[in-house]
Amino acid sequence: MKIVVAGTGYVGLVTGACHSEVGHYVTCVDIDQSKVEKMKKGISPIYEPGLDELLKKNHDAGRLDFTVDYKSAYKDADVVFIGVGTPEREDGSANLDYVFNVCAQIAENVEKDCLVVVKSTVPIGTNDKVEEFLQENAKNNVHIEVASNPEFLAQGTAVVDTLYAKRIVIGVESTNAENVLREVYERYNQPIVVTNRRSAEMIKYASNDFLALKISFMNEIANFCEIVGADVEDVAKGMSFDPRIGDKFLKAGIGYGGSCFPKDTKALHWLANDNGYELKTIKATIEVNQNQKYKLFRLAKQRFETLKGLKVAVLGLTFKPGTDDLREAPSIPNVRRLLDEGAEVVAYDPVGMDNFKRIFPSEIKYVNTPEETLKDADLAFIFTEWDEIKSLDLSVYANLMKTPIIFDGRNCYKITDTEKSQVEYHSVGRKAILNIK
Ligand SMILES: NC(=O)C1=CN([C@@H]2O[C@H](COP(=O)(O)OP(=O)(O)OC[C@H]3O[C@@H](n4cnc5c(N)ncnc54)[C@H](O)[C@@H]3O)[C@@H](O)[C@H]2O)C=CC1
Ligand SMILES: O=C(O)[C@H]1O[C@H](OP(=O)(O)OP(=O)(O)OC[C@H]2O[C@@H](n3ccc(=O)[nH]c3=O)[C@H](O)[C@@H]2O)[C@H](O)[C@@H](O)[C@@H]1O
Repeated sequence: MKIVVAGTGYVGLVTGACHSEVGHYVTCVDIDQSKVEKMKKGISPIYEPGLDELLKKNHDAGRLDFTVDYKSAYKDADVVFIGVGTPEREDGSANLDYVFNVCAQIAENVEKDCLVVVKSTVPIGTNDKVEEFLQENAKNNVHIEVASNPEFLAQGTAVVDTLYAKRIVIGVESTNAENVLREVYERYNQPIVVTNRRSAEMIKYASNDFLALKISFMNEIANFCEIVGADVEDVAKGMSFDPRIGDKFLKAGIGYGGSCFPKDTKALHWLANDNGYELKTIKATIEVNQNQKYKLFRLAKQRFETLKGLKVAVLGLTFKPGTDDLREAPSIPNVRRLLDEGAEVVAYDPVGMDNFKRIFPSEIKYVNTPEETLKDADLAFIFTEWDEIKSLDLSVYANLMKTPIIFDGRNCYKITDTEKSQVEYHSVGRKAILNIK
């Protein structure tokens, strides 16, 4: 079976690498020549633990190849996975241009019957349109079927999430499509949920939006905890023992970011509206997240009469630890607002600084350690809970900062530890600690 994967981002590349790891022959196609050159050398263009090793091992074994030559790749493919981006349009709807560009390339070049599998997150009904498009536009006399196979990996754990996935969702309209995908996934030994294409598309959005809802719910509870004197970390712990609630995604903070929750909540909300229905819970999820993002910035503005001329240490830039991805990272709009206020920003992130430099090349100063960031700072923001940051002793803030005032957007420190420290500490859903020397 010849498998081709279109798009070598977080989803496409990890999918291709893992399919080859379980023994399939895979060709990964991208339009970005520089990415392809890198991958051919066994270097991953994205930061994802374990990926470099998989690329090198399977490329050397002749099971995994990379190319920009989509014509040859699609010509004799048995299965083509589409893993290109489906970013947000200005109105919140999903932009399907990249998906249909790939479809046009497949239709133009495919010379034998094949199964096209949509892995990208796409609005309900898209797979039907993709199949219609391919059948209408196929240049050669071939039979092309389409299946939905949404992806559930999270960045930073993408390889493990794929090799040991909790479930594989397959949305099909024919036994042949089901059989082909069962053959692809046979070697993974994971539970397979088979449904129709529209339900599979909905499973993806419903899963992401439910997780986003859980976070926004906890953030609202956190905000209310502050008002009534409860502690959200204890509240989450107390809730988590109930298996109906579970112990995941109860972490309050400055809101969810990343390339998916923000866009997938908006896309489903948009789609519902377009169908004459309002998803009220999703609307609230989006609104809460939007507000939560600036929560600590607003507090800092209140705390200091002005932020103008103050030295602000920023610890953590990526949307979460374990990734170099900055898409929808709360650090970006917060840094922008700090700069608008005239603050002097010094930032540190273990892997995200190169990408951040593309957005703020010279407006802020970048340093190589958390300690350098904190030196002589008037206040500090924590935007990402990297281990390097969480493990910094509170005495480091107290000793290095001009005034050790911390705004922790990820609740990195235990309140009991901050109580014993010499810092002023503001976090989310917990009491403020005012122990400054
Ligand atoms: N990033 C994530 O953790 C997850 C993403 N998804 C979904 O998967 C899809 C892909 O997301 P990412 O991997 O993050 O995207 P990405 O933006 O990291 O990568 C997309 C890749 O597709 C390439 N590309 C664009 N047009 C192409 C074409 N015609 N032929 C070949 N390659 C082409 C781009 O050069 C780029 O390398 C999206 O729909 C996303 O919602 C789903 C689950 C997890
Ligand atoms: O469709 C997608 O792209 C993926 O989106 C998320 O994965 P990801 O965006 O990589 O990261 P998460 O670990 O889910 O975190 C997303 C955001 O939520 C925040 N978060 C997460 C958990 C929590 O308890 N609280 C919280 O604020 C994180 O800080 C981060 O900003 C989902 O977890 C994946 O299952 C899904 O496949």
